[in-house]
Amino acid sequence: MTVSPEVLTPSESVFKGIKDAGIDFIVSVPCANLKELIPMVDESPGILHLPVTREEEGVGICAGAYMGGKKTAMLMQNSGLGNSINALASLNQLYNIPLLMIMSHRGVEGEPIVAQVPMGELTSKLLDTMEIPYFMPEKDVDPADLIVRAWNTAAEQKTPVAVLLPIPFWRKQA
Ligand SMILES: O=CCS(=O)(=O)O
Repeated sequence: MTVSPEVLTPSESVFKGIKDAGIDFIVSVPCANLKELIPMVDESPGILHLPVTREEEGVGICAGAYMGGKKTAMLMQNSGLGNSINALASLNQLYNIPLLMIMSHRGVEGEPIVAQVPMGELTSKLLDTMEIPYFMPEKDVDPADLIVRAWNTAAEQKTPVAVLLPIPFWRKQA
């Protein structure tokens, strides 16, 4: 039975995209907006999930998992991009290793924590500077399809790719 996208919560739709893309290795650094998604990933028998303490650690672990045949993703806050720049550049981009970064995009619309704002506003500029492709929610586009498209881009271009999902995107799961 196909569940129509409008009956899925945002986290369920992202999780559906992860499964549809065939992603089977995920590291995570928690964020309040990922509180529904991380347990879904952790409880999925088809996904090896490894919580990590810092995003650059996750970049390295995912690179190894990819070289071992896994399709990899990292669940993170966009602020973690700042912790990952060197690893993304000197490992993934140098050796053409894909990684899907599913980012809770903090510091933009609806952000209650002022400390999140600087990186929130810098994230897309940093990704542009690093020539890392990124996707954002689009009107009438199922988030699951966005995740699949992002992973396919990472796999075809052998590059890190980000999906930026701001607070209003996650808010619907209340
Ligand atoms: O990084 C901020 C902490 S929380 O809002 O994700 O709990």
